[in-house]
Amino acid sequence: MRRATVYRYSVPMEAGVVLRNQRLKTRDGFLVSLWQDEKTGWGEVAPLPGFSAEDVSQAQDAVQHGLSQWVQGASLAAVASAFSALPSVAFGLSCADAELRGELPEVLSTRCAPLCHGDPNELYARLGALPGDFRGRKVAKVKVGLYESVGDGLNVSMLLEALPELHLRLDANRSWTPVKAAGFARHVAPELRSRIAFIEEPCLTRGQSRDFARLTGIAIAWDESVRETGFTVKAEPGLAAIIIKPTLTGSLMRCRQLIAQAHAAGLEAVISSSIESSLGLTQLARIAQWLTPDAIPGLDTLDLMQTQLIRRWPGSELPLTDESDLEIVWQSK
Ligand SMILES: O=C(O)CCC(=O)c1ccccc1C(=O)O
Ligand SMILES: [Mg+2]
Repeated sequence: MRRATVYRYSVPMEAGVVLRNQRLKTRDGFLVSLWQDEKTGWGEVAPLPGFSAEDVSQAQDAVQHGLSQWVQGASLAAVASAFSALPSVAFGLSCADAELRGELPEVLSTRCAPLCHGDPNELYARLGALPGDFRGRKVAKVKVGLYESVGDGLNVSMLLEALPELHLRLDANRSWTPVKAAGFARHVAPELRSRIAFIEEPCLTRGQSRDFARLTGIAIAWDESVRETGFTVKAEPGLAAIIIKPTLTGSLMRCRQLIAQAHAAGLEAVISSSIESSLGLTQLARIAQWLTPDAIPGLDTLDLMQTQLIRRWPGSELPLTDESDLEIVWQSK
């Protein structure tokens, strides 16, 4: 006997969360729960506006269709793989399936690369207290490309100079022209550059980003590129890592394949958030611990939300919404 329930959620965001020029007032998505033989498995399906091709209503249709097939005996792994055009659906259903089958280990580490923003004194205290990774490096992330690139360069230099164990991941989301990218690099002294673990997609094109890496000696990482058709994982001069955002990428199987390809090419694979609720984030933390134990994941997004859902992120003081407070939008018979 199999049973499935689909809950809809809408969580208010902190004021001022802006994604690709649009304000995100609420984070909307679905939680699915599966039940079979006294075992349960949960998953989160939450297309991200501005990033996912699918919207909430397409995701809901696909989830209900997929779950009715599963209830009638289909394999959920096969159902999830068939939704490769709807990555958020493929990811959420495959997570629920992996939990149900006991495949997704429970071990959860809340360690992730903190996003650097806000008051400098608080930031320095927070970074100073960060635990090191397995090489003793404190790893944090800075968004760049929002203001003048020269200012980004000065800011990054200041952080690296103040904290000698600090290693930074930067993320420009393809916003720099080659001239702006050069303006950034001019203000980061060569001896500091090796403590930039990588910068995600500095320029509009991959070619320009490769040139930036070659000219500056600053390593780069692919994020948006990983999700473009025709992308293949391969080692390249100056490339340190690929970023994997499972909600935007697809099934757990697809994510595992990318991770394996990255590791085989000598690249770091970094699991990262697409602003999932605490339920999805704790699953991403488990996946990261399981499949990329040496790479600190990029999951510091819970505080953008005003509540947690179903499962707590350890240590978070945000209030918790539980199952009985969520709206059921579909249930198998
Ligand atoms: O990667 C992280 O550390 C946090 C997640 C993050 O930055 C992000 C989250 C949602 C959409 C886009 C991005 C991004 O990489 O810019
Ligand atoms: Mg990015």
